[in-house]
Amino acid sequence: MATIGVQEIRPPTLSPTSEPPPLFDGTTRLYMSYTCPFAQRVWITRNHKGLQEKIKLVPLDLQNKPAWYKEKVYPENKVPSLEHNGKVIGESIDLIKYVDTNFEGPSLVPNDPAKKEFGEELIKYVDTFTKDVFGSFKGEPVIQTTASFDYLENALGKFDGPFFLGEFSLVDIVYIPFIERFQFAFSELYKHDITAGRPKFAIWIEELNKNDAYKQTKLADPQEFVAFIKKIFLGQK
Ligand SMILES: N[C@@H](CCC(=O)N[C@@H](CS)C(=O)NCC(=O)O)C(=O)O
Repeated sequence: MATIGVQEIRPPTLSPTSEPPPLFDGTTRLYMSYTCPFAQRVWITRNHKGLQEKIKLVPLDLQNKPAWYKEKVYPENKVPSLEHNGKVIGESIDLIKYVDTNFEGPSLVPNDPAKKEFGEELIKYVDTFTKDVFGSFKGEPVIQTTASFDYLENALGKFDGPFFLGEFSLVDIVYIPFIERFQFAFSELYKHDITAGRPKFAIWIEELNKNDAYKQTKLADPQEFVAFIKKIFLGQK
């Protein structure tokens, strides 16, 4: 289905009473959740490469996951996972690269070796970045995350163009689901704009908000993420 400018109809979320899909029938399936930032990475990748017809979304209810997912599909019991060519593989960053390499559509890795190298550096940094931000919620988030957000602002100055490697790439996909959530949470909880004083970061978000592959995947209700932060990190109801 071509989805440019039109919201793709999101298939219903599967719960324990839902029948499992017919595993290994030749269909390529992305097991995911509409609220999981890791799954969102692979979903954006699929959309960017125009694979909406080739990779079917199988959304799961993470609060109430069907038992068959762990038993029959992916023993690690996490999303995302991809069913392709008779096997199921996981890990979001590996999956972005797998989909990029094994399917048609515009490449997500630039040819320039300097960009490739910097891309890997930024990808390595993402877990440190997200841990730093999540960890800050129990303390002084705005102050404690200054260096981490500044790191991204500085990284955006390395190549010409609004994206981390100049042109849109897998690095943008790796970060944006988390930035989407953090931007909203900082604004709601602390009335703080994470792009203030970070002009390149502001443009990066603006550019991504124009990108249809990403727009299709944005959280339907970002307040759910704020509720999660309040419950898990702030001990609030
Ligand atoms: N390192 C994994 C992390 C995936 C992950 O932690 N996914 C979460 C949902 S956002 C999950 O499935 N957790 C298990 C659960 O909720 O039961 C990746 O990058 O794919």
